[in-house]
Amino acid sequence: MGEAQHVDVVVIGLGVGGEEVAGRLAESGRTVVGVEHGLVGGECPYWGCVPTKMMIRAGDALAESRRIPGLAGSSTQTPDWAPVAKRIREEATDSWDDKVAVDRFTGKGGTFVRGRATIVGPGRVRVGDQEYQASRGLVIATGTAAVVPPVDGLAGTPYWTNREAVEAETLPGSLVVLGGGAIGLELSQVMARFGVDVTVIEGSERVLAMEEPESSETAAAALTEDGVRLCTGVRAQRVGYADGQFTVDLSDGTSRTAEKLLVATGRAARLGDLGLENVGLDPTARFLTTDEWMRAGEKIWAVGDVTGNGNFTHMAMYEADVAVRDILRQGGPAADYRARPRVTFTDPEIGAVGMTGKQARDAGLDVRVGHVPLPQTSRGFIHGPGNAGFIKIIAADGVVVGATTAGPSGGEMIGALVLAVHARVPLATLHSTIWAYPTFHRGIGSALPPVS
Ligand SMILES: Cc1cc2nc3c(=O)[nH]c(=O)nc-3n(C[C@H](O)[C@H](O)[C@H](O)COP(=O)(O)OP(=O)(O)OC[C@H]3O[C@@H](n4cnc5c(N)ncnc54)[C@H](O)[C@@H]3O)c2cc1C
Ligand SMILES: NC(=O)c1ccc[n+]([C@@H]2O[C@H](COP(=O)([O-])OP(=O)(O)OC[C@H]3O[C@@H](n4cnc5c(N)ncnc54)[C@H](O)[C@@H]3O)[C@@H](O)[C@H]2O)c1
Repeated sequence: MGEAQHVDVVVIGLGVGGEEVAGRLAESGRTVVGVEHGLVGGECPYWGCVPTKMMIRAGDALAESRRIPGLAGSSTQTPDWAPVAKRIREEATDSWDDKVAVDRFTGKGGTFVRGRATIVGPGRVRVGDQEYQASRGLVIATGTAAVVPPVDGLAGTPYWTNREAVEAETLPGSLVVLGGGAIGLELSQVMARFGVDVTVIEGSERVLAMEEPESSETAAAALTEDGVRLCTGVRAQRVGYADGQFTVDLSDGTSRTAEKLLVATGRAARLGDLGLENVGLDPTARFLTTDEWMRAGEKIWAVGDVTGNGNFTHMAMYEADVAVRDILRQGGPAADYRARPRVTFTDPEIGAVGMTGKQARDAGLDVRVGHVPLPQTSRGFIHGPGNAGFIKIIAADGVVVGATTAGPSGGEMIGALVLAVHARVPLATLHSTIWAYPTFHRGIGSALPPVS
């Protein structure tokens, strides 16, 4: 072991959050070492948001063309996965090569180290044979990995996670998906639209179980229309694999077979082998708990999925900004999670912000709820086929505390309500707002609960 290299900050993990922190600190003139054992950019550009949204764009194009009869003549499609796989390989991921991202970071003045980092003491990190001593501190941005549930027989099979699904050059004839959350639903709908026979196994009584019940109903109806079989309230009890076929035995006594099995049962932080015990943090914790400045301990910050505050790229970027300002002692607003947005990119898209009605009631708030089905709005009526969706607004104490916007532009519609929650815009002000006609977002005006 040579001499430790002295720097200002070491950032462990250069996914979305870590890359943002490390890049900004380097640009500000700090000496920064960024350590990444996988690809700089992390899950989002290589196996997450970007490639899956390219898949969804393709699936949505097919679905939209199938809506031409009755609207604009006739149409025929010949779905082909090859252009989707090509876009993912060439445009999204550079064949899973991060040279551009590495150059972007070093171009800002950062020092890049490829390898697995372990914390060996306060401010001290080891990567291979080299140690780094950070005077200002450490930033942990190590993200999450797919959770593989302890189902009998599963571990020894060639199951897919999101990574194999994104890397697939060809699609299987049939697919069983474990988990009806964001990943399960987005990928199931795409694959079904490309002709894959898809079955989703969801342990809860409804898909998208953390969202409004209407979101679950809307997503379930859309996927069923696309030919996806949804099995809710059942769990996989045993998985077998023989002759190129998976067999999944379910808790209701039935079983399903398919060519591929996708595990989409959530994600967990990887804290066990980081050396957290060497700085007084708990390596057995589910996530790294932080204060409102993303401080996880003495001279230790944590940002992104590893904090458990919402597995979303925009949350990783948000927390990165808070941590950077704290590290640079710049001040500004601390982290505030009231207006956390999320979008499930099914068709219809399901945008949401803040609390659901149940969460607001459980928090003891005096809740008022407004709701409008999208087909009953002017734009929904005009849109016709593909207009499923709704807008639901949860208000308390004269402000919006949560909302859901499901529809063809559900992820775009939620923007106005994210601002309303964030800025605590009075309900009365929202009621006097002019919403352009005939937009989908004009439905917000109809969905607003009364002021009192
Ligand atoms: C299929 C899928 C679709 C998604 N779609 C969306 C979406 O549409 N919108 C959205 O907002 N979010 C989406 N997400 C979530 C989004 O990808 C994550 O929230 C985001 O990547 C989190 O960024 P991060 O920096 O916290 O972690 P990550 O991106 O996971 O990066 C962490 C990095 O740390 C590295 N690392 C870990 N341990 C070490 C170590 N000891 N030493 C060195 N390096 C280490 C890892 O290799 C990794 O590159 C999706 C996720 C998936 C899986
Ligand atoms: N559009 C987006 O922003 C987007 C898209 C994909 C993923 N993500 C992020 O990635 C994270 C992970 O996605 P995910 O879909 O894997 O997780 P998730 O937590 O959203 O959903 C997992 C689902 O699997 C179910 N489940 C768990 N164990 C099970 C079992 N043994 N059998 C059957 N069902 C089981 C759960 O009840 C849950 O409904 C999400 O939390 C989300 O934040 C975001």
